[in-house]
Amino acid sequence: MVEVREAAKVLSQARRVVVFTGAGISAESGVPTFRDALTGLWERFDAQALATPQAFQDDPDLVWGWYEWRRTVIRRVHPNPGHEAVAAIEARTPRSVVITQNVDDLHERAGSAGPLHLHGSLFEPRCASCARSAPVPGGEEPSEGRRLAPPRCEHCSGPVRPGVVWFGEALPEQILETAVQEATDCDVLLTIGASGLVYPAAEIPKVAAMFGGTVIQVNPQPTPLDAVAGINLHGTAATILPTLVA
Ligand SMILES: CC(C)NC(=O)[C@H](Cc1c[nH]c2ccccc12)NC(=O)[C@H](CCCC/N=C(/NCCC(=O)O)S[C@H]1O[C@H](COP(=O)(O)OP(=O)(O)OC[C@H]2O[C@@H](n3cnc4c(N)ncnc43)[C@H](O)[C@@H]2O)[C@@H](O)[C@H]1O)NC(=O)OCc1ccccc1
Ligand SMILES: [Zn+2]
Repeated sequence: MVEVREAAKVLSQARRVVVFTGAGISAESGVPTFRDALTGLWERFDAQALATPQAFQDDPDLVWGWYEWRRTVIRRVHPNPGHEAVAAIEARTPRSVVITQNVDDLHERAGSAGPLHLHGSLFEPRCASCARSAPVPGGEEPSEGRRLAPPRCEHCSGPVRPGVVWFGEALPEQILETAVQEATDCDVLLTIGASGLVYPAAEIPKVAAMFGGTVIQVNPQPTPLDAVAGINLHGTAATILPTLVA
């Protein structure tokens, strides 16, 4: 593909690269994308409705069960060649950063140094009352589609919640500020497996384009980010990304 060669050239000459990722980069590891993470008990729910403070207030066992199930799925899978190619791009670029919407730890396990998690992580539970961090539950793996009572905080016995950003909640300020700054200063922004539908995250590729960065999109489907992508690579992360670093 001519575009792949062009993208590889632009990437190899870049001094400052931002890699922006969504659920699509983890799909080939066996992690359901956000909208596909609703099976069994949860399939009658809308992910956007489940991932809210209101849902946790109304039915904490339902929501905690969903997150614990997603965490066990992540534990069982491995980074794919897409995650590995991103770590390779970082290793050979003078300055680079991964900005992810994903709450999994597959970038870290692939060797990426300090990805910025805009929407938090499944591995940083905290107390919903006093906000102190809580231990990541070990023990028995919840089976798919089961309610599970959230643990209690050892400080104030409030309910422990997942360390993710729910709809209607603000993103972590420092992380968002750093992400916008990196997008402003980059030569190239590579957006991978992001539907570009959730805000303010979806602004990041647009900021890069606004400040003169080249946006390269890797996605099998068209997205609203097509509008800012100088190079569009229609394919999957694990097949396309290795060819960009070959
Ligand atoms: C849906 C949208 C309309 N709504 C929002 O954006 C809302 C509201 C809003 C704010 N500003 C707006 C402006 C306009 C419109 C709406 C809004 N935003 C918020 O509520 C945000 C918070 C948003 C964050 C929510 N949390 C998540 N995740 C953590 C939890 C959890 O994971 O459970 S969002 C979650 O969904 C998003 C899913 O998107 P993708 O990752 O892109 O995944 P998706 O499944 O959609 O698509 C997958 C893509 O991959 C592609 N693909 C598939 N396979 C592959 C493959 N193999 N390879 C490559 N690509 C592939 C597919 O083609 C597809 O394109 C991710 O961001 C993910 O993190 N907070 C807030 O605004 O707070 C205010 C505020 C401000 C100050 C003070 C107080 C309050
Ligand atoms: Zn507490």
